Amino acid sequence: MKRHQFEQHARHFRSGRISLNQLIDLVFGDGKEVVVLETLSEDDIVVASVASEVGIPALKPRPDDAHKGDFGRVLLVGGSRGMAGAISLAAMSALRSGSGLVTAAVPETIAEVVAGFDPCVMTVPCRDSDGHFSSVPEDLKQQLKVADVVAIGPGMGREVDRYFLQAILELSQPIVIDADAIHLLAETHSMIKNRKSATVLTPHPGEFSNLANTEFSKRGEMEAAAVKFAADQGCIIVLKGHRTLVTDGSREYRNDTGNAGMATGGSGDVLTGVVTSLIGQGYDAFDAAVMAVHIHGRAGDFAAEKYGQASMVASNIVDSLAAAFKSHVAVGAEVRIGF
Ligand SMILES: NC(=O)C1=CN([C@@H]2O[C@H](COP(=O)(O)OP(=O)(O)OC[C@H]3O[C@@H](n4cnc5c(N)ncnc54)[C@H](O)[C@@H]3O)[C@@H](O)[C@H]2O)[C@@H](O)CC1
Ligand SMILES: Nc1ncnc2c1ncn2[C@@H]1O[C@H](COP(=O)(O)OP(=O)(O)O)[C@@H](O)[C@H]1O
Repeated sequence: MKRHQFEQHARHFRSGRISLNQLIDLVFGDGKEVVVLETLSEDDIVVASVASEVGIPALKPRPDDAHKGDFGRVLLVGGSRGMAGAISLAAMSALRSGSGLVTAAVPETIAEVVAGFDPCVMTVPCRDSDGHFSSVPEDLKQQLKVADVVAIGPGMGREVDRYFLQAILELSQPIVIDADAIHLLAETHSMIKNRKSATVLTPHPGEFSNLANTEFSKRGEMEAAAVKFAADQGCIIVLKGHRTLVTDGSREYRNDTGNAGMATGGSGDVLTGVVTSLIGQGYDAFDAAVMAVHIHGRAGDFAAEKYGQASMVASNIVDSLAAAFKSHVAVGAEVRIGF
């Protein structure tokens, strides 16, 4: 919101033309449940809280003397011949979510294509077999050691050596598992329970059904199974769809941003980039998942405003991340409105 608009709303509030709740709706958007904590003086500062069971944190400020190494080394592993776009969308999204250094480890067949999408993304070309990862190459082993967070899955396909996923599961850093890597996890019955750092899984309903080895007839049943899965496996599940659920087995957050225009190929790959980036920047993994889902949905809403739900595509969501991050407001926090 522009300063002069804010000042006009503030004047209207002071003169009694609009109520506090109307002011807060104008400043923060409609539909937020607001609890007034304290009114310090009639024309100075109002302290209010936007209520929510699970809060969405504010963005951390970037120190003036920051350098790129301060915002996490993100490594995204995925892609295959025919699906270079998925891993590229994830990498471009991680960069637009604040990461300092983003590297995509991809089969060498598609490395040039991935590098060509965005000059800011670094690539590690990995030896491949017919356009898919084969074994874990030396170059990748080095990158895996230095990364602050690793995501695996977008566009990877399922024709991948099982030890490839196993090598990622054995890492001591937080990891994000998405798309085909979730199917591989289900097929290989690999263990995530004993991992020493955070594990975030971002399944859509098809992937979660495979993971839980169950056909669900109702969304509610699937959500209950996701909460149990997260509790049993000690992980965070982001069960995507309309009103995405984020759960760690004890907490549950249901997202209220986003729209049906996001039902377009690659939208989920964008989310993987955002959540991985936020974890790399040091946010707690559950907070990162909640923030990522909320901001990703807001970016989808901005994209829908600009292009319409029918015509918007996942790369429009990547471009709209800037507006979503710029306008991000913490939810559940105390909010000070100063005049
Ligand atoms: N440009 C690209 O390179 C793209 C690559 N993609 C990659 O394509 C690979 C395969 O992913 P897919 O998701 O297409 O295939 P999957 O085989 O994982 O899942 C597809 C099936 O899941 C079910 N499903 C998905 N969303 C659902 C929902 N909201 N409600 C109910 N059922 C749902 C449906 O039965 C659907 O046919 C992944 O590696 C993914 O990253 C896709 O993200 C599309 C874009
Ligand atoms: N109707 C909808 N309302 C809100 N968000 C949606 C809707 N449809 C899809 N999305 C969001 O778009 C993303 C789709 O992810 P996914 O199914 O993994 O797609 P892909 O594999 O093509 O990347 C998820 O984050 C999901 O929550």
